[in-house]
Amino acid sequence: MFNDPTSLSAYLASRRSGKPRDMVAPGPDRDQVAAMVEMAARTPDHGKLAPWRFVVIPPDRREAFAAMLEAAYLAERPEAKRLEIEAVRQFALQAPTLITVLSSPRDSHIPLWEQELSAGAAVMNLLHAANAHGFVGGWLTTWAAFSPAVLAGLGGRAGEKIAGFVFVGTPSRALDERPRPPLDLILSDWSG
Ligand SMILES: Cc1cc2nc3c(=O)[nH]c(=O)nc-3n(C[C@H](O)[C@H](O)[C@H](O)COP(=O)(O)O)c2cc1C
Repeated sequence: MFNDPTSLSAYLASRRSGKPRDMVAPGPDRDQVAAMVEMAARTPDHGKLAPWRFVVIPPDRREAFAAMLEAAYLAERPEAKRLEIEAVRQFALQAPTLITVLSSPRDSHIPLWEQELSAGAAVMNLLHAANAHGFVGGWLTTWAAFSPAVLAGLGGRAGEKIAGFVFVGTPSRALDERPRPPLDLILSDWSG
């Protein structure tokens, strides 16, 4: 069983993202999204800077969001073929709920790297919050996360970056396992 809710350790040992393209309704309602963002904001953050923010794409703005992405894609790749453009639209329209997370570093003595790490941690926490509400989440970036036009379209300011697009919903098919690295590859004892 994935995302086993019976205990915190059972959940963490079985945590799994959903595939956004397989997510269907229901997704979280507006109050649940707000509660999820409050949970996500309980993230380690050196200096209490809150160097991240969340931009929800409301359901009735998803079509406009798709049009914004399509225009950004076409501006960057004027030779794009119809199938590519359709894939961009599918990306924007998949899953019931979409929350973008922006890395939003402050002018501070806290290193930028630490602030950006905190943004990644906030995304991870948002995925946990989706599971805590009985949904699954999926963290995607794709070209769109690196597009200055998409960042501007989301209201991004100078210095901000798109940390991820977090899609949330209900899986339409059973989640399957993903290979995890063997412990001996990622865990070692310092030998001095
Ligand atoms: C920063 C970041 C960006 C990602 N972008 C994509 C993406 O664009 N497309 C994709 O298929 N998976 C992407 N992934 C991987 C998925 O979010 C997810 O981690 C993966 O499917 C494994 O799921 P898990 O959370 O159950 O380990 C990204 C992961 C991270 C950390």
